[in-house]
Amino acid sequence: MSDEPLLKVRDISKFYGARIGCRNVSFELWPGEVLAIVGESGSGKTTLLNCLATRLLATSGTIEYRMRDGQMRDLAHMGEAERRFLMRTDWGFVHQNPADGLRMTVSAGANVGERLMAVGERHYGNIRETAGDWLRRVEIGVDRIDDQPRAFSGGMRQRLQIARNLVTSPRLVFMDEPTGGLDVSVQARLLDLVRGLVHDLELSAIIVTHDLAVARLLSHRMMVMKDGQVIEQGLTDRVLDDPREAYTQLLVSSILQV
Ligand SMILES: Nc1ncnc2c1ncn2[C@@H]1O[C@H](COP(=O)(O)OP(=O)(O)OP(=O)(O)O)[C@@H](O)[C@H]1O
Repeated sequence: MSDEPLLKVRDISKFYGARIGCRNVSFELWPGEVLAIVGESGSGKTTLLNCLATRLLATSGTIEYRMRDGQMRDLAHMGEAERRFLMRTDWGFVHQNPADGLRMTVSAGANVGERLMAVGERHYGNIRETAGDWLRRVEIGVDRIDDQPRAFSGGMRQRLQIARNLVTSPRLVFMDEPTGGLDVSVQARLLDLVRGLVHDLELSAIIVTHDLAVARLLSHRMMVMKDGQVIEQGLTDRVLDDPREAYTQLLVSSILQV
């Protein structure tokens, strides 16, 4: 791990009019680290994730990102073109609903290839070969390369969305309930796949989930949110095995009783 954080978040708040989305959130994310954001519905997880990924403009606070050249940059002061380039290349965003992160009416190969073209790859043969490699990697048969994602199952679509995001070797991936809409056996396989890829690629990731089992399996560290604020954070095993806040204790015990 590097001795500089990849992301430095200071006092991020987001208000929707008078309604609080999230409030005074601060943390650092380190290279290779996976952070889970957990909490009940409406606690502010998605709002925070969208602020971090610059999909929403925070009301106050700063988010700094360490670029590949080592410079820390304030994301709010980045130009639109630069920010879009960052989103297409150095970052990934995996949506809960794969249809939000895929182009449903172009082929699986093109969905993956498009991201490669965004980083300057122009050679059709190379693009197709790399797309095929990535389909294999996410356990989609290469014979499906010319099929559109609308002909895929939910699990396959989600794996394709992951391939599309990872093909450019991003350093940071945001995931919003990545296994949310899938049935339990499909979820388990997908989680295994994500865990393997995050480890092999030494990715940093921020994963929003309401499922503590997902946090346990994927994350090194977790933050528990309630009413827009982070009420507890720490190493995942510590928070889950020895929760300090009454609310976290309740969350953990309600899961264990299921
Ligand atoms: N576009 C919006 N306009 C107004 N209020 C919003 C908007 N989006 C979210 N909120 C409010 O912000 C608060 C946090 O919502 P958010 O969606 O971030 O929670 P969450 O923890 O991600 O919930 P869930 O798990 O149900 O997705 C809630 O009170 C919600 O009603």
